[in-house]
Amino acid sequence: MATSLLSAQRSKDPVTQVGACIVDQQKRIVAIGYNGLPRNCSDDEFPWSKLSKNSSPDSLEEKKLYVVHAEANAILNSNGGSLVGTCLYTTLFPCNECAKLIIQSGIQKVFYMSDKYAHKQIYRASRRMLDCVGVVCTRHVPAQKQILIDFDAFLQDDR
Ligand SMILES: Nc1ccn([C@H]2C[C@H](O)[C@@H](COP(=O)(O)O)O2)c(=O)n1
Repeated sequence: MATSLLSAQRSKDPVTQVGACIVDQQKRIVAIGYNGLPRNCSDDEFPWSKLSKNSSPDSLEEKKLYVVHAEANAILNSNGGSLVGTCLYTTLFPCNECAKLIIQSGIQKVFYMSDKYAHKQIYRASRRMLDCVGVVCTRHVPAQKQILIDFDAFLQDDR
């Protein structure tokens, strides 16, 4: 989960940064991802905002039309290797579209930290699908509250 959180920090989403990490049965990390725009779609061109109350409902200026979710990016970053039997750690419970990818790729277990959108339709649909096919979803909040990465300590032998 710490790796997922670290990955989430790379996201440019100003509201919700999400990270995901896939590990195989030997607990080896096979892929990580975070929510971001598709390759070569730049932040200058595409919005990171949600629709405001005054926007037209068919406006193209809404991030959800473009963002690739952290879980989808992690699955895509696995470079086509089999994910059957793997576990996915994600900082936010997967949406319905990611649930479809999780199921189709053979991921067996999902560990999530936040479920802040549990009441929304797409997340309820996600849980329904994952439950139906037996992908076990477990809330996982690491007991350790912080991890300090001390870059200076790593370099002290170079001095
Ligand atoms: N499981 C999830 C859920 C959401 N995301 C992404 C999609 C957006 O970039 C952001 C949610 O934005 P909000 O509606 O909170 O402003 O998180 C994801 O990658 N994985």
